[in-house]
Amino acid sequence: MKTFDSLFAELIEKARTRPKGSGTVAELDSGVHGIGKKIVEEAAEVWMAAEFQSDAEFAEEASQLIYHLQVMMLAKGLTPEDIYKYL
Ligand SMILES: N=c1c2ncn([C@@H]3O[C@H](COP(=O)(O)OP(=O)(O)OP(=O)(O)O)[C@@H](O)[C@H]3O)c2ncn1[C@@H]1O[C@H](COP(=O)(O)O)[C@@H](O)[C@H]1O
Repeated sequence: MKTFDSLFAELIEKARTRPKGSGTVAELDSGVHGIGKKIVEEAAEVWMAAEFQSDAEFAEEASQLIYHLQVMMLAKGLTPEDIYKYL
């Protein structure tokens, strides 16, 4: 099972090797503005799922929000440690 850290390590590798067909590479190429829009969109979906949908749907939306946050961390050059120190 993937964790926050193992997904982040996978995304670092995607950014480094830029494989064809990678959604992560495409999202990184959309820049902070494009990634920010995905974060806002997914945050709204997390809220809607929590309020109106099943726990499984909420968990899925939450995973997507975490993914887009990680892409933004990559775009900004931040590591999980940069985030953890504020938890
Ligand atoms: N965990 C994720 C993940 N979560 C969300 N997403 C992306 O976010 C989108 C969210 O889906 P939605 O249905 O909410 O949005 P949508 O508007 O229908 O989708 P789009 O039209 O925006 O693509 C998905 O289409 C994916 O593009 C993810 N993309 C990739 N990963 C993981 O990231 C890793 C690298 O992926 P690639 O870079 O694509 O190889 C792999 O382990 C993937 O499992």
